[in-house]
Amino acid sequence: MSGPQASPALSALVSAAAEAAATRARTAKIAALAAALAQVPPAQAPIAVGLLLGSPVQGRLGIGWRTVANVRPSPADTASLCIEDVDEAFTALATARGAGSAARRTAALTDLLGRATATEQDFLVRVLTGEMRTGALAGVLTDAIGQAAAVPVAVVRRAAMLSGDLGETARAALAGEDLTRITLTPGVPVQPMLASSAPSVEEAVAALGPVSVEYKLDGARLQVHRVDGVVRAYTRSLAEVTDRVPEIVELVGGFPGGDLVLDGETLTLDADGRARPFQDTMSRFGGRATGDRPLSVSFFDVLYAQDRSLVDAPLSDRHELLQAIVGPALIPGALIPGALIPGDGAVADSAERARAARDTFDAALAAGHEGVVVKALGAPYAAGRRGADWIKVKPVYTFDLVVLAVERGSGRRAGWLSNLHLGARDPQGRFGDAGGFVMVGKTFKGLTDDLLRWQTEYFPTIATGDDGYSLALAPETVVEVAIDGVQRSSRYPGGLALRFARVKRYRIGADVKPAAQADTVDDLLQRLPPRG
Ligand SMILES: Nc1ncnc2c1ncn2[C@@H]1O[C@H](COP(=O)(O)OP(=O)(O)OP(=O)(O)O)[C@@H](O)[C@H]1O
Repeated sequence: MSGPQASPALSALVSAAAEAAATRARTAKIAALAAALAQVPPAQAPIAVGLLLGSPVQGRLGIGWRTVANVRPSPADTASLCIEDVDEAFTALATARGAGSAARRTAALTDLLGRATATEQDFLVRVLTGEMRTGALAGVLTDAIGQAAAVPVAVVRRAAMLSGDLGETARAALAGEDLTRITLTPGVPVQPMLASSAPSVEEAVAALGPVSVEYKLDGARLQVHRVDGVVRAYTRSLAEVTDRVPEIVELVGGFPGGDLVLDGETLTLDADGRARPFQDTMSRFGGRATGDRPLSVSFFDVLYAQDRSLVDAPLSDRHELLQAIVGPALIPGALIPGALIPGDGAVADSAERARAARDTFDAALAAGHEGVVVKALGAPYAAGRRGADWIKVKPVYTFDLVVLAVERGSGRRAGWLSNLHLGARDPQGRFGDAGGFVMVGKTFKGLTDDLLRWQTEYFPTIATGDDGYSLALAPETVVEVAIDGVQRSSRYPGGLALRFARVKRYRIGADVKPAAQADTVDDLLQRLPPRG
C-alpha cells in the first residue's frame, strides 16, 4: 500500500490533472484531485498544489520554450519520479547562479525530463514554461482540498484568501490543523476583495439593500499594513511596493492607533485635484522617480484596527472606524452626505435611491474618475472574491481579455507585433478545451507606439508557436479592452464578436491581473442585445 508518508508518484498527480481536465463535471474534477491529494503527506502538499496550479513553490523558473525544445530527451518507458524529485530539480533550476549556471540548468532539466514518461514530460513542460499558470484549477482545487481533508470548502477558501497561500492552506488542512484559526494578520497581505459589474448604477443599487456609492478611482489598488509602527504597501497582486510610495508610508505612519491594515486606491492628481491618466500612476510604480507628481491615496476599507481583524464586520462598521482613522484620506463618495443610501423601506424609496446613486455617479465622472463602486453596507470583506456585494459601474463596457496570439504587422506596422487575438475565458470548456479560452476578436486599435514596442519585445518570450504570420502565445497576458458592445457572429467559435474593440491598457506590472481572472464568454454574452 502506498502510505501517505512516502512522496507520491508524479504520475498519480499527472493522471489526476488529466482526469480533471477530461471531464466537464465539476464534481468529477474535484473527486479526481481530492483522491490524489489524499495520498500526499501534509508537508508535501505545497509541492503538489504548486504543480497542479502550474505555479511551483520556487516561483517563476524562467524556462522558455526554446530551452525546452533544445533539451527534450527521449522519455522514460516507466514512471519513476516522485513529486519530491521534481521539487528538488526545480530548486536546482531556480537557484543556479553565476558562472556555468546555464550549463547546470540545462543538465538539471535534461536529467529531470529524461526520467519522465512522455505524459509526465508534457505536464512538466507546461509547468516549466508557465503555460499552465492560468490558475484555471484554483477553484476546483480549493474544493478538492476540502474534500481530501474533510473540511468545509468555505473554511478552506477563507483560510486560503487570508493566508494568501493555497499550498500552505492544503498543508494545514491535511495536517488536521484548525483552519478557522487562520485569520488576517497585520503584515501578511491578503487577496483584495473584488467587484462584479453592472451596466447601470440604477441596476446596481436595485440589487442591494443599504449601500455606499463610492467613486471608482482609476489608479492602482494599494493595501497598506502598519505593524509596530512599520508601514508596508502592497499592490493588487500582493507585490511589495513600500519603497515606491514614501509619501503614503509617511501618511499612514501618522494615523492614530496601533496595528492597521487599510485597503485603498492610489493615484496622481493634477494641481487642481483632477485625476491624472492611469499611466501616470503606473509609471511611478514602474520606478521612474524623477519629475513625478506626488501620489495621493484614498482609503475605502479597513481590515484590521484596534487589535482585531475586521474582515467579518459589516462595511458600515468598517467605514465608521475608517473615517476615524484616516480622516481626509477617505475615498470620495463614501460617507459624504447623500452618498450613503438606505435600503428599501428605510428613509428613501427606490426612485430616490436610484437618483442619489446617479448623482454620485455623475459627480464621479465629472471629477474625471472611472465610475463608481456600489457596496452593500451589511457585507463583510470577502477577501479574494468577486462577489455581488461590491458592484462597479463604468460608462463604457470594458473587458479584461487574454492575448492568445499576435500577428506580425504590415504597412505602417511592419516590423512590429501588432494585431492581437483576444480570448475570453471559457472555464466550462463549452467552446473548446476545459479550463481554456475562446477567441472572441482581434484588435490593434488603441496600441500606442510604446505599447507596440513593449509587446514586440515581450511576446516572443512567451511564444508557444510561430507560423510565420503570427505567434501563438502562452495565455497569460491580460489586456483591458473597451468595446461599444457585443454582437452575434459566426466568425468565432463563441458565436459572438466585439464591436469596436480598442486596447485601453495591459494588466501587467503593478496592475497585473492573472489570466484566471479575465472575463468569461458568459460575461460577454450578457452584453448581447436581446434577439428581436
Ligand atoms: N471605492 C473603491 N472601492 C473599491 N475599489 C476601488 C474603488 N475605487 C477604485 N477601485 C479600484 O477598482 C477595482 C474594483 O474593481 P475590480 O474588483 O473588478 O478590480 P479589477 O478587476 O481590477 O477591475 P477594473 O479593471 O475595473 O479596475 C479595485 O481593484 C480598485 O483598484
